[in-house]
Amino acid sequence: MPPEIQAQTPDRANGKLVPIATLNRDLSWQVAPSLLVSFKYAWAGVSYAFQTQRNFRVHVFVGTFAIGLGLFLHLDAVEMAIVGLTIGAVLAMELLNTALESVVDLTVKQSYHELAKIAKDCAAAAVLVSSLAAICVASSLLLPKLWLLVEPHLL
Ligand SMILES: Nc1ncnc2c1ncn2[C@@H]1O[C@H](COP(=O)(O)OP(=O)(O)OP(=O)(O)O)[C@@H](O)[C@H]1O
Repeated sequence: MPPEIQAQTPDRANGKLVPIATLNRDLSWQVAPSLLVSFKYAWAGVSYAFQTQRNFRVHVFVGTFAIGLGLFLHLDAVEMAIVGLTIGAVLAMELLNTALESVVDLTVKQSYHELAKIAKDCAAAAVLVSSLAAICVASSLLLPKLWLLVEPHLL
């Protein structure tokens, strides 16, 4: 028996709200039965992105390097938190970009559609924006301390 609370959408023909989905997600092929299984599927997503998306791999390696550099340069806890959040944001954007690409490809297959182009371009732009923010964070938190470290050896 579906729960009473339902997502609704306006029916333009008669002006009434009609149910489009229920809380127990009747439209889903499968729903994870437990938190542990949910984590398993989430990890499968990370693994898929790492194996198939070159940009995701690059961001994982750059992010790992940035955290290592932050520890080496003794960033304080707040600075490390900012670096960590920034890396997490970039990786999350990459994962969402990959998910959206799959949904678009599932929908339009190999045909050209202007809305598919907009969706993919905007998802890629979200990755670009988060990457630029990450460069700003690295420039203000990591580079000055790195410069202080290497400067004496240059003169
Ligand atoms: N079905 C489509 N219809 C219209 N344009 C498309 C379609 N599929 C892809 N494109 C265009 O090609 C570009 C590249 O597509 P792709 O699927 O490689 O996405 P991407 O975000 O660039 O991939 P990645 O993040 O892996 O580099 C898109 O940004 C979009 O402009």
